[in-house]
Amino acid sequence: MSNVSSSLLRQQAYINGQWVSAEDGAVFEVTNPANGEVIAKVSDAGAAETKRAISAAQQALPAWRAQTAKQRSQILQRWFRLMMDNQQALAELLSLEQGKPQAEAMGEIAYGASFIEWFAEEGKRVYGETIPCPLPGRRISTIKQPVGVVAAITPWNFPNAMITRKVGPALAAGCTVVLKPAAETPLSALALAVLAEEAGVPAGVLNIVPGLDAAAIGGVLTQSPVVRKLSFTGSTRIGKLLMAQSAETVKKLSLELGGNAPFIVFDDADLDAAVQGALAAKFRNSGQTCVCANRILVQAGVYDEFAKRLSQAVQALKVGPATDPASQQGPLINQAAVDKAKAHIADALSHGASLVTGGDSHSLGGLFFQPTILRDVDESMRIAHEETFGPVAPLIKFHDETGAIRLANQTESGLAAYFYSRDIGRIYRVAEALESGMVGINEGLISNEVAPFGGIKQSGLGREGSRYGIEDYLEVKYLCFGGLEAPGAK
Ligand SMILES: NC(=O)c1ccc[n+]([C@@H]2O[C@H](COP(=O)([O-])OP(=O)(O)OC[C@H]3O[C@@H](n4cnc5c(N)ncnc54)[C@H](O)[C@@H]3O)[C@@H](O)[C@H]2O)c1
Ligand SMILES: O=C[C@H](O)CS(=O)(=O)O
Repeated sequence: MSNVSSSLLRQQAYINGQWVSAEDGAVFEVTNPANGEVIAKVSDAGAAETKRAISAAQQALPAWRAQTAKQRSQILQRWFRLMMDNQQALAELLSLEQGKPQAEAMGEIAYGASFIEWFAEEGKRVYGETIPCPLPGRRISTIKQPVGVVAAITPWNFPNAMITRKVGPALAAGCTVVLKPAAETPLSALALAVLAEEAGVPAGVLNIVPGLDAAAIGGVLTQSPVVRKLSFTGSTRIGKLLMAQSAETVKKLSLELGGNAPFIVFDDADLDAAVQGALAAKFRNSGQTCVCANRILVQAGVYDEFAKRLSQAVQALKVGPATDPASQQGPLINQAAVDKAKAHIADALSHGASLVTGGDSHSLGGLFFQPTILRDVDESMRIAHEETFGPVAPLIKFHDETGAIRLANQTESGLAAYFYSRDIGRIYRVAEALESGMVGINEGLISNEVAPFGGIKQSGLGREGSRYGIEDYLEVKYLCFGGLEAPGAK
């Protein structure tokens, strides 16, 4: 086991303001994907610990929701500052457990912290309204109140930001939270709790139950009538399962699910800009983001030139561990991820695609993979329909705008889409025709705290970040004031 010397390292569950071991003493190993070394042994929370966490969140709710929005905001602002003061330490933990290169890990911490900063302010602008009443002697108004106890389940690919994108609005709204982080990356979540406690988040407001048995923890969270909302980020498959499990207790749902983003390069595009955009949209986090370009559609007139320039740029990407500051492509998260990338490549090649660069595990061995480009990809291949979630860029040729839109929308997903064009008429037509929740236009990096993040179709429900993100943690209550006529007025 490698020595992780971080003051933010915790290896127990965090329940009701206490660091607690699993009742049966069980632990699970967290490994560094860059070398397979065990970096921590974390308490393996299960159903019993989850029930305790729900109870703690329920008990903490009245006092937390009774605080003013400004009081909660001041605590969140302290948490934000602590995250940024500890950016390096948080990034190092994140890179250790997820493999993200240093620069990207530092970026994720700033991105994650921005949601705490943003919702510290948004919480103070939760407004009600008065509504002109159609009947005399009455007045109508609305107020907004916190949903209550929230369950949050998050993925391994952004172990910090996917948590703060939920916990930020939840706490700002006056809710309390039980969080199950991914078992691959619990350390970032537990480190956030260390700083939350230091910022003044009261015991029971934020509870973290790391565990290998996700189904057991999720089962307790979804079946509990105390939990009034589930916020999930992860695969569409699991999202559907949790949606069904939540039906019995009619929970509010926020679902941030799988993607299959098209990245379209038209004949009139700035090709150098499109290449840089494709690098960002495809290879960020080694292709392991939900908004990664999963299919690169290139118009026939620029197909060969774009392929050549993208290949030159991809071959310059440095693959390596986060311990090397120059690394730009880290390891994939596990062997299953490597196997899926290889399967998509093999399937494409067997159906007529050809390899431009990469195509196999990297010479560094283990979970490192060569950034890969395939050309002459078509709709008969798995990679055109399935989310690869790895550093493989399939180039698909199209001939006209109608064809590009048809190909782009030919998926059950609808999270992100990107296209490059300098024709304003085309930009409006294509942006409005694409079936996705978010569209990058001449831009490959679209995620930030102020914009509504989320998808349509089977990519999810609701939006995170932006002025919309806090609404999912609030209930609107309608107040009707009667009997206001003057005496004798009836
Ligand atoms: N839309 C977004 O914002 C977004 C962000 C990141 C990842 N994702 C998607 O997530 C997927 C990759 O992440 P992943 O492999 O961690 O996804 P995943 O669905 O396998 O796991 C996500 C979380 O759900 C938990 N989980 C798994 N089975 C469960 C069950 N039966 N009950 C309760 N919880 C369960 C996991 O432990 C993890 O914490 C990709 O499809 C990616 O597109 C989407
Ligand atoms: O994987 C999906 C995350 O939402 C990534 S990001 O928000 O685009 O950075």
